[in-house]
Amino acid sequence: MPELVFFSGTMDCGKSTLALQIGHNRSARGLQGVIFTRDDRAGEGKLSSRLGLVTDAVEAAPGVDLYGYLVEQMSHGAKVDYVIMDEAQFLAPEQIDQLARIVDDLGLDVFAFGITTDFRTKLFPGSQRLIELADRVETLQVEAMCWCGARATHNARTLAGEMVVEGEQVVVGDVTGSAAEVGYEVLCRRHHRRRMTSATARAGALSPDVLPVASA
Ligand SMILES: Nc1ncnc2c1ncn2[C@@H]1O[C@H](COP(=O)(O)OP(=O)(O)O)[C@@H](O)[C@H]1O
Ligand SMILES: Cc1cn([C@H]2C[C@H](O)[C@@H](COP(=O)(O)O)O2)c(=O)[nH]c1=O
Repeated sequence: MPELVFFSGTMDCGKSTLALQIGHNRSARGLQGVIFTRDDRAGEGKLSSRLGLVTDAVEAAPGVDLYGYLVEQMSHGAKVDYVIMDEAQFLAPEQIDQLARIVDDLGLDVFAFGITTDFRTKLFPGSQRLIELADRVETLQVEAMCWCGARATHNARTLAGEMVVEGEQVVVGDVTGSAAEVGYEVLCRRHHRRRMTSATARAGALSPDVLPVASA
């Protein structure tokens, strides 16, 4: 049975790498896929992994009918065996419905990859719809880690190393950005709630306030 599968996790947990691996293994067996992405850090029409691999992809821009695109391709003779959708959190809910229709009406597997929640711990609309519609939701096996060593479960947005909790839901960025610009850091829930990034934890550890006071 074809399936809509949502591979979900925090930023930097290997989602795009897995998307590329799934595509590679299938193409090595002669299967042909359509690879969609949206707002990848590497630029329009690219699916990139932090391991350095990158492939061309179809940009699933706002308003693009993903089901219609597939029907158009197939009616012009394209062979399509499966579909990959990276950065699926950025899609509109109706585009997720189109992915479900690709599974049900065209009989293709659809593998969607994305983060579930934003920097305020709120669901992205695309991820919410995936959770509602997917046949399976898979959490990635390689866990990203908080600076404290616990499993990272949440995404923080940072500005100069400090966590921010207000702003636009979508700001494309990375976990390795320069401190001056908007960046991201994955944290465990405890440190997300306390707004403690690695930079603020380091600063706290160095602060005289937390040094043991010598007894007189
Ligand atoms: N230099 C490196 N050596 C080994 N693994 C790396 C290296 N850089 C990144 N990675 C791995 O790549 C993962 C990020 O992969 P990526 O597919 O870009 O993540 P995602 O799409 O989930 O944001 C990291 O969690 C880490 O496991
Ligand atoms: C938490 C959060 C993230 N984003 C952006 C930042 C990146 O461009 C992508 C996630 O990509 P990854 O391959 O999973 O690292 O999403 C955002 O726009 N808003 C957020 O709240």
